[in-house]
Amino acid sequence: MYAKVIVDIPALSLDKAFDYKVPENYQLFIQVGMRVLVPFGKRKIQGIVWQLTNETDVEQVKTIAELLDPYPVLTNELLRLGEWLAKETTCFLSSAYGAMIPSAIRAKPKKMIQRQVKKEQLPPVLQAVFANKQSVLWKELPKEAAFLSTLKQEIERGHVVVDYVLKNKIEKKTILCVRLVKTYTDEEIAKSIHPSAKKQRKMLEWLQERSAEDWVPVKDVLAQTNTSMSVVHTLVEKGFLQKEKREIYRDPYEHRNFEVTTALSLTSDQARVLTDIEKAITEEKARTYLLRGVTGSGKTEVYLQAIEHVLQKGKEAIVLVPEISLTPQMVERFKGRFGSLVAVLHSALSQGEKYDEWRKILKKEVKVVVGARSAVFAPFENIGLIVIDEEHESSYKQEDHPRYHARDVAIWRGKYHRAPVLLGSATPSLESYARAMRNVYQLLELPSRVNRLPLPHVDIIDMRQELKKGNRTPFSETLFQKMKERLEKKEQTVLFLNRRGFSTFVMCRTCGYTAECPHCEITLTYHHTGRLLKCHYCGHEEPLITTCPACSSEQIRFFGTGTQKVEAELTKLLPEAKVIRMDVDTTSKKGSHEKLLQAFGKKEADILLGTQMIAKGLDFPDITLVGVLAADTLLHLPDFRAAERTFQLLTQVSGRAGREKRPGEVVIQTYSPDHYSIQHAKSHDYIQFAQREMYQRKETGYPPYYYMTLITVAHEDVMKTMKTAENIAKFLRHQLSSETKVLGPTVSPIARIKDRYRYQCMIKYRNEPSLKQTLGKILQHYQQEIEREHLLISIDNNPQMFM
Ligand SMILES: Nc1ncnc2c1ncn2[C@@H]1O[C@H](COP(=O)(O)OP(=O)(O)OP(=O)(O)O)[C@@H](O)[C@H]1O
Ligand SMILES: [Zn+2]
Ligand SMILES: [Zn+2]
Repeated sequence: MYAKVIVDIPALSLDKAFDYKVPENYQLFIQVGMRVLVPFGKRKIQGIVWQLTNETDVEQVKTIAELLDPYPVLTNELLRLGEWLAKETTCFLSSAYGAMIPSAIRAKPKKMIQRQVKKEQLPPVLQAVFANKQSVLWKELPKEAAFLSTLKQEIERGHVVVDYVLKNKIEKKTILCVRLVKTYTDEEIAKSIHPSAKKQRKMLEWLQERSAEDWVPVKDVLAQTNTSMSVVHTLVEKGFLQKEKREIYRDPYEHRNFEVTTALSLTSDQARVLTDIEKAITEEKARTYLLRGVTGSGKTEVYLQAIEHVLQKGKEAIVLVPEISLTPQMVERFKGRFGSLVAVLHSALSQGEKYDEWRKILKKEVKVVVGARSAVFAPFENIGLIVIDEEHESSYKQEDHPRYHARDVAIWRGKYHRAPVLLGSATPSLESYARAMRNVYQLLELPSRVNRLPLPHVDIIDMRQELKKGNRTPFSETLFQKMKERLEKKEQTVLFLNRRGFSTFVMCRTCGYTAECPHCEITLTYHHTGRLLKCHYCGHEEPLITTCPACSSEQIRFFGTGTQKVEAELTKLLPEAKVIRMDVDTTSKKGSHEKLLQAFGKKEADILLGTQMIAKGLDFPDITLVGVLAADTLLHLPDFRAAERTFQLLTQVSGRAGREKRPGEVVIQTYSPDHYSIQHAKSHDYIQFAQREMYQRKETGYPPYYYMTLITVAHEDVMKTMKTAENIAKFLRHQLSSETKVLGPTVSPIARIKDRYRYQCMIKYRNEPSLKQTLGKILQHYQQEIEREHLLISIDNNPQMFM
């Protein structure tokens, strides 16, 4: 027997399966999707078993050194998905698989098997290895064929399960727990416990009341009953209690009680939408739905009830939300409805927490995954629905290998499982909207807010006029007046400041010197915490300068209106207002994000001031005013989606106001008050905006009318970079059809990153069936230089960023 193995080396020449002989003893046990250690040149490296065959063309075939998993880490479906992903995004198969296996599992955990039944129910060979233990390390198991095949059977029967335990820091947490053997009557207690043994009584009573027969951590029992360990020992001896070290999951939400919620009775619009989705779930229709619902129209409630339907069918659901809107509020709504059936995956979790959440999925203990982009790879095997909330968000596209879009992956998986995909947004991406218009997706709409509340009234303030009037504060007169009114009425205000384009940098006022990263062509950003200057691209940091390195002047100033500066102005102008500031600095500590929002929810502050992270998902009833301090920051980015992003962001932020009972107001401050994206945001008119923007895209030849591929070349030698980019452009022009446009090469917007110079070419095309193949040829051509000379050629299909 032979295995075709995808070895874990990201280089093109290796991007195919290698044949290895499967040793006799593993033959019955090995499965596709397991990881193996294989000899490769002089080293041993990891790989994934991709196929098992009975023959090979290779003459001197090497043998698998070690089987690393007792259980496949990738399902058959995910293996196929990886192949598709590699082709679709022009990446290595090993990178595609790498993206699907969570980093916690890649970090070489210990593998164990755990028995789920009484020892006596196991075959004798297994009884022997378990002896008195509940679980045994994979490493310590016999590796004879007979044993392994018995083990496989027992795994398939569910008598034994496979488990992964992380080494060192992130080891599985176990703590000492106790529980009552049964519930006791007063007489039983009186009979065996002397009236003077007050502490024993107290502990028993507490346990009866608190936990019945559930396990409780000993430390909680001792703390709550004010007793000591000796009491526990006595009660165990007397046979009242059982004591055991129990595994506890590192549940990031363990200290929170989620208010249990039940399905709300739907508005007629919601009901209409839900009927369509439920039908698709029941009929196993792999259709993609685009749910366009204005802010506060109750999209989330529709997701929740659709998922309820999925669970009733005995299936599983994946819900993707953008990282920044994966707020406690959002999590709460899913946990509140589905309780412990929900796993949450996002980047703020510790390695150990991520690992625990992932294990719950693998062990089929959860049915719903709520997570950011990579949660789309959740190893469920019976998916009934995939939801993508805020589908227009650019963070659904991974900007690194593999450059996949979660939407495409979701649709692929939907087809595989014959499950519908539900894309939701108040401001769908033009790409999705265009597909809905062509009936590729089915459009569903929630045109008004729940309870018929009006969308907020929007004022647009021309900041040029403010400057003429002599107002040099960040707040227009109108906004300032409205904030004061809110303070008097004890209502809340949200102030939004877009971080991008507003990062604080330092500049010498005498000679104009700005601090730049020595490795990247980009200005350093000032971070208040630690008083550091940091590079956002390579992580380089240096202490804040106070004298200019160029002219020795001490006139060093901060530029850009950061949140800190706005906060300082607020304190000066509205000293009585309590302000909560949310930005990278105040939320860098774990849990701080949640705490700040909770405080605001409890009305401990009047004003919430923040960056993008407050634009989404907030649902607080007392917010009646939203101020956008500078709407232009996104508008002038060198990106054809600038207008779309501006419209989306303004609509989202405005949507935070007036969501319950009291109507909301929005003040948008801008230097371009007449721009159509700002004007249409004022009138909450998505359709008008979309039509106008579509026209623009058609005229200028951008998506959704054209597809784009961005090729970036980077190397330490600027001449070599230029030359390579030129050759690539020439080759493309020669190979591709005459209707396709190849633009460039030009210097990338960020001309140097990590000491490598960067040039880019852009391909715009409508129909280019041989494109992927041509791109593959380019990579092949430069393969040696990529491997040996640090040449970088990155290919980004449907890019979201142009840096
Ligand atoms: N059928 C309903 N009856 C009563 N209240 C509802 C109903 N549906 C939703 N709500 C409430 O209305 C508010 C807004 O709903 P939700 O947050 O789901 O809207 P959304 O469309 O997801 O909004 P956004 O896109 O702005 O985040 C929530 O507080 C929610 O609990
Ligand atoms: Zn200077
Ligand atoms: Zn840098």
